[in-house]
Amino acid sequence: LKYDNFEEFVDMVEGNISAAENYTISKDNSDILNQSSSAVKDFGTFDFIIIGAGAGGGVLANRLSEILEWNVLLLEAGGSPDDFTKILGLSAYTYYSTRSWGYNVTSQKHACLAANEEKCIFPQGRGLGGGTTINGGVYVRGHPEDFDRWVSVYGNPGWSYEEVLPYFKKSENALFEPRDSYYHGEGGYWTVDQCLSTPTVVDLFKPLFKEKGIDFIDDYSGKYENGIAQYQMSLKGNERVSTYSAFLENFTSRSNLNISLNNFVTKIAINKATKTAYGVYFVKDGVNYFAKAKKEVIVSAGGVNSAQLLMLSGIGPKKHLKDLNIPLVKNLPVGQNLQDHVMFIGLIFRTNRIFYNQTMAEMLKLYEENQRPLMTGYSVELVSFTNFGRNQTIRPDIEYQISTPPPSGSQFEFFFGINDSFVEAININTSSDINLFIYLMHPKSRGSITLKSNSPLDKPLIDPNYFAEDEDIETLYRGVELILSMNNSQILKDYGAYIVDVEYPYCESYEKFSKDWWLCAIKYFSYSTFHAVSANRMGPDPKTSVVNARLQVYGMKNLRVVDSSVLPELISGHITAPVLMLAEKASDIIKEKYNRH
Ligand SMILES: Cc1cc2nc3c(=O)[nH]c(=O)nc-3n(C[C@H](O)[C@H](O)[C@H](O)COP(=O)(O)OP(=O)(O)OC[C@H]3O[C@@H](n4cnc5c(N)ncnc54)[C@H](O)[C@@H]3O)c2cc1C
Repeated sequence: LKYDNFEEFVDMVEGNISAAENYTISKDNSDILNQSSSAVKDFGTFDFIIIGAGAGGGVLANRLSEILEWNVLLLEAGGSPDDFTKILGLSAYTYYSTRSWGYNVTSQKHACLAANEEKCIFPQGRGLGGGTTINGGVYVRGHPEDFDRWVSVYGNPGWSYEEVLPYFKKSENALFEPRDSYYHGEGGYWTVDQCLSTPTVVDLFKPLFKEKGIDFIDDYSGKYENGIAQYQMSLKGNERVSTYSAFLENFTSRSNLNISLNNFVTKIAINKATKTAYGVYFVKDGVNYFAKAKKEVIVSAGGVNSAQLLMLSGIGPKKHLKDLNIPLVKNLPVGQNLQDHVMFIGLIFRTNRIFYNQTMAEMLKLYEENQRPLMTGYSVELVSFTNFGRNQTIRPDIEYQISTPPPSGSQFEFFFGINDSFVEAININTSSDINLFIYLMHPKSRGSITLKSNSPLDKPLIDPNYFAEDEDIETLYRGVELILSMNNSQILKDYGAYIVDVEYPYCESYEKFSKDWWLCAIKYFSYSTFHAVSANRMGPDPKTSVVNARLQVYGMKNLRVVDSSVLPELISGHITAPVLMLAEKASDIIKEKYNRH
């Protein structure tokens, strides 16, 4: 970071925090879609047009432009990342800025009940790097079984763990130790490292989990994922690694890589007779443009917006498009099968230790001196991927994320959009409490992305349909039960630690710590993790899938989707690493097609 002095750096950070706190999320997309006339200007002809510079699009743009005679256009709706986005621990403030699409889920019946109008916030990245510029930076690939299921359950040849492992390794520059080199890449563009954890937190939780048969493992991206471990992070030094910093920033001198910012793509141009994609329409600074694609249009607009764009272009469920007066090009289940990892955020350990009592200025000083990535409000110390049967060959049921310091009451309110009565009930002590977020790894419930209207001005409707299947809340409760069974451990007593019996409003009629009380708490304090996947899932049957195993849209020519929306289902972890892998493999699939592998 290039600042003349520390005060200037602090000013930059405080300015961003204050701007976030005063930011009003716009109700629609008018902040970036402000056409001044209906005339359409020609933007030129390219071999490939990639829509969206996020995790998928950033990798693709780099790899395809390695072929110097291919002219690649990367169109991104947002702008460039800035220094504030490099500070992982402050990422939640970026949700309240133009760096995010500012979405919420639709009112939920069984989850998000403590959120205003029962609508959890659902930020998605906007700008170079997409989600990788605003996310938590946690690096998790998932369990080998996840990818084997892409083949055995979902019928996608070529995507088993053994087949995708080389692509995970290709991007990677693993720095943490110890690690198993069979599973890790070195010298790739994407640096993966670990943060310094707070030793007392590690000393508390390692033996506590061990008592339950959950061992500490050095490397959950190695042979085994299940266990308690330190998080691996997308981190270089103290700074975030994004697809912008890793795959784009150092490649702008390639004359065949054209990156254009602040372009909102509103429609894919399709020859309806031949069902061939041949270009895109977009709006940039109020002006309408058309760009032509000679080879392919690749949609990498992310877990939500790819479905939105396909539907606006006439590719989607026939009835839904008819209801909105969108002429049908191809009837496909676009927007169906949406999944997100829902998490319970109401489990808090209170202790008699002081884990953390630094001021923001002190934390920023450490950050600037490259001692520790700034962590506040959303910090990750340890993770446990836990399989109830303690079987390493089976994917985990639950992810436990152990964090200090927990978000303060006002941060809970701000980051999660939680209403006041709950914030008061939680009554967090940020220096001595430890937050344990519990993620449901494999929800059975399926939601949807639909359009509100046929206009790109309207934000899409995101309904993850959390806990529609009873089994999901039961599994999450089993995750809570496992932690409750630690409550009498001597290890906890040594720390004066116990699980807080929060005075949850609306759950008072249940006996505290009874199953019904926890189920009530889960419904109120369950939250989105913003891991939108599967709305355009990959599979063999166009009745239930949108793209084939080569990521081509069914029934269409020259049109692919390469992003999180094609994942057949949620993996056992976070989403960036699998999307990097997916885009690496997609680049090879495309190069093979044109004999340029
Ligand atoms: C707040 C948050 C926290 C997360 N935390 C983690 C984490 O800690 N670890 C992890 O592994 N994963 C995390 N994720 C998930 C991960 O970041 C995403 O799953 C991943 O970025 C998805 O990649 P993608 O390529 O599908 O889409 P994105 O990365 O979202 O990229 C899509 C891009 O397309 C652009 N775009 C969209 N529509 C248009 C349009 N019409 N025209 C032009 N451009 C368009 C967007 O602006 C965006 O830049 C998090 C996500 C969020 C939002």
